[in-house]
Amino acid sequence: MAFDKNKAERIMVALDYAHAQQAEALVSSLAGIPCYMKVGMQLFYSAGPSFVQKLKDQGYHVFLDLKMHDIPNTVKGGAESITRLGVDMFNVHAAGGRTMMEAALEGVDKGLQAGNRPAVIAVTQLTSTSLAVMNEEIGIAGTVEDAVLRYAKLARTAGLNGVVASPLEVVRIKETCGPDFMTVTPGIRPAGADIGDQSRVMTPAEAFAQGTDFIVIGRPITASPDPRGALEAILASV
Ligand SMILES: O=c1ccn([C@@H]2O[C@H](COP(=O)(O)O)[C@@H](O)[C@H]2O)c(=O)[nH]1
Repeated sequence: MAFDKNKAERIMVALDYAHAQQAEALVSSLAGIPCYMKVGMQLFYSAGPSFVQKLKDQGYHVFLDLKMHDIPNTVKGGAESITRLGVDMFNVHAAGGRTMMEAALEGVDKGLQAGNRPAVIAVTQLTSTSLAVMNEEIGIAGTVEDAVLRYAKLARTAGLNGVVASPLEVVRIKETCGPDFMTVTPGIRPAGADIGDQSRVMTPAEAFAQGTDFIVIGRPITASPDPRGALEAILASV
């Protein structure tokens, strides 16, 4: 099937599996499609750095989605170790504050060897968080968009490359932080797909129309009986 290579490179497939073998099977089924691979907690805690290395050896761009949130010194050490893995992107929580985010960048400087510098991005408000949950359970007043923008501005001030947010907030983030400030947007559901635990969602085509840099898609591909067909249908839709 013919597809837009530029769009394929901007689709991050969330490899949310318990075992390396399951993730390897998914990656094999997508062979030839140059999507970005996202390794999250479930797979990394089980399969570890060697799985990341295998993806890199196969030529994939890798986003290590471990969402670090700790004291600055610990995040600095984590960022140093992650940088040594040679990933292309990793993230921290903006809620850890400016000093913590700056510490992540210091860790990158320490861990940098010959390879490329990874992009460091900050999680704003998780895409599973609704307005009611944010206001009433977490205790943050105002709109989700305002909270996301505050975090985005903080991340920009700290020198990070971008943020994780929902596609609903992309236009305001770009207006506020500039077009080069990267947006990575989960909460993506093809029309009619089960939303599951996500709250702030858009279709792949709508998200790209907002101007997002990357969309993150997990279960609509990984839970499909035909993952390659699901990804091809998404590519056709954008
Ligand atoms: O705010 C966030 C931050 C990260 N994620 C991650 O993206 C994928 C989404 O998976 P789906 O199956 O498409 O819902 C998953 O790995 C999350 O950990 C997010 O959803 N929202």
